[in-house]
Amino acid sequence: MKSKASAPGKVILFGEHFVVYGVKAILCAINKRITVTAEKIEGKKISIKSNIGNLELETGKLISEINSPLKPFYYLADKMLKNENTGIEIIVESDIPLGVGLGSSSACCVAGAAAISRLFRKTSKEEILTLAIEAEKTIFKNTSGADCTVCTYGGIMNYDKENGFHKIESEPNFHLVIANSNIEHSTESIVEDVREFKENDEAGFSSLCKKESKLVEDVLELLKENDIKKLGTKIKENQEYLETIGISNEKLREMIQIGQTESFGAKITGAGGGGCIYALTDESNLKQTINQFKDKNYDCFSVKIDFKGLDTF
Ligand SMILES: Nc1ncnc2c1ncn2[C@@H]1O[C@H](COP(=O)(O)OP(=O)(O)OP(=O)(O)O)[C@@H](O)[C@H]1O
Ligand SMILES: C[C@@](O)(CCO)CC(=O)[O-]
Repeated sequence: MKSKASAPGKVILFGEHFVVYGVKAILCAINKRITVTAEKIEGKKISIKSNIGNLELETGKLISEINSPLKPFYYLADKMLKNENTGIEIIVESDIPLGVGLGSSSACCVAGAAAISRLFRKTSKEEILTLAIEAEKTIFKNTSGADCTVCTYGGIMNYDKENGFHKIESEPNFHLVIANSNIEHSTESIVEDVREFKENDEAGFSSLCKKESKLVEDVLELLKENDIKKLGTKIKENQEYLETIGISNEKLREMIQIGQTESFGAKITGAGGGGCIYALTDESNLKQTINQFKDKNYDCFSVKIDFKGLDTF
């Protein structure tokens, strides 16, 4: 019997990095997905096949001894195989570019947790989210949990570490244009750089956290009113805070400049250091914004909000 699940990627609209320190962030799931198929196989082994490589190992290995980006899948399979006499084969199919801020790792962990656990029993979304966050911690110890949460439940939501998520019910009528710098990042190392920034300037970082919290509360009101122009000014403000904590660079600044020519506002999304930026548009400036990027040969596409989240087959 095969068990299959898919989960969407995500865009962090506001609050990346600050969310790791307890500030509320606003995120949405996007219509790009990772699909994981799991199947029991003979022998006590775990076999993982993906477009980024393959891994085949016996069960029962220590996670700390596995040096592979496919480790989260091994973790999930090995956990499920305790006291079982079989193995698992896992196949990963992805249309989310890796390491560019669109939540490929969380989509892998959520779809992987669902497909693998459901080989043994029906698991709830809550259980799957817990498993997914545990799996993500094998590659990124300090995850805030925000990405896995939005990949599980879909839609647009606010999230903070203490209170979890709250879905935003109004369906905003905006389009997001994503442009990719094609510079891969490791989320873990950029989060580590921000921790160093914080340790060198605790007072400055705490003041930025307060400003970001206020900004997110303002944005929640603007989303209710669907005030897209004012949302654009908040995007620019949030980008300034991200510049201050040092996760931007020349290339990203150039892309933000291009994105802002026609859109309401543009900023980094996700860890930064490379990866993607998004520009906020509506019907009036969507095409023009895409053309601005295309004219300068940037890899660019528009995404819609995914309201489904995790899907199991
Ligand atoms: N197609 C894939 N097959 C297997 N593993 C993948 C795949 N795509 C992503 N991953 C996992 O996700 C990791 C990349 O995660 P990382 O957090 O660095 O980037 P991201 O999730 O794309 O960006 P962000 O966290 O900023 O949204 C890979 O090292 C691997 O563990
Ligand atoms: C940078 C960060 O805020 C988002 C990465 O997509 C890290 C996290 O929330 O775990």
